[in-house]
Amino acid sequence: MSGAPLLEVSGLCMRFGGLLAVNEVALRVEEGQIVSLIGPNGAGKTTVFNCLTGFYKPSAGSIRFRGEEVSGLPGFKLARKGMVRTFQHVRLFKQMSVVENLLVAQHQHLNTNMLAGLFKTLNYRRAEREAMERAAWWLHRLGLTDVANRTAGTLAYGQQRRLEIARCMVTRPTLLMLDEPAAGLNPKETADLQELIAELRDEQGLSILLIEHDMKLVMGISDHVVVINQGCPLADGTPEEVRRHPDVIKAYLGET
Ligand SMILES: Nc1ncnc2c1ncn2[C@@H]1O[C@H](COP(=O)(O)OP(=O)(O)OP(=O)(O)O)[C@@H](O)[C@H]1O
Repeated sequence: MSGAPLLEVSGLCMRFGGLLAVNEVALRVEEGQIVSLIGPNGAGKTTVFNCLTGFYKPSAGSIRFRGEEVSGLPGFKLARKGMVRTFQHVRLFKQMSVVENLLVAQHQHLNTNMLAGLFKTLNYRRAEREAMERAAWWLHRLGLTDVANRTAGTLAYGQQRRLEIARCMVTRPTLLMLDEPAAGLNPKETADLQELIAELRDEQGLSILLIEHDMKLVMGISDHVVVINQGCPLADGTPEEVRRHPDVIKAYLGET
């Protein structure tokens, strides 16, 4: 290991016309850590994610992944480097089957070209077989094998959420970014999700950056919590430190 954090963000700013939606946000994720980004509604969390994952080009700031500056790179390049995300609202290929969703996700990672595909070279067939095996492995791991051939849009909401995570995992990420993964889940599904996130970290050596409103989940799972409010950094520390921070209490109570 180089000693650099896996992800190091500093001075991140994102301006939409006259609105400074993200103002000098900093955060870091060390390898194997679960870090949560929290804040009241409209605080700028998703905008930070959109900057980190190439959906927006930040107005200012630095985003370093494994020590390399990646700010402004498009999402597919970031995904190839190992940074992948889910979305606040489920975004699956709803007309495709569950397993097809996992195969499409791997396609951009397959080390093959069009000619190889046309002539079905040995390499191409091996890559296809491996993609299928990986899809099957993750379907099993996330309890989706029974619905592998169902159209993704017909799955129960909790299953769609798990499929989104599977779709990230088949690309073998280093950093998984989850945008409100518990939104719309019932308490049992949320508890299962919490267990799953911890297991992914432990089994796959994954690092996780989480945006989440469910404080029980955040406080129960995070190594580190970063709080932003109205686009600006507010607090940063262990769950315990953040929970007691007077500015955090004020920001959350002031919201209601
Ligand atoms: N594409 C955009 N154009 C203009 N303003 C935007 C855009 N995206 C976000 N904003 C604004 O930036 C601010 C931060 O929004 P953002 O969605 O990042 O907050 P959030 O913390 O993720 O909120 P929530 O918890 O409600 O999802 C809001 O004022 C929002 O209206």
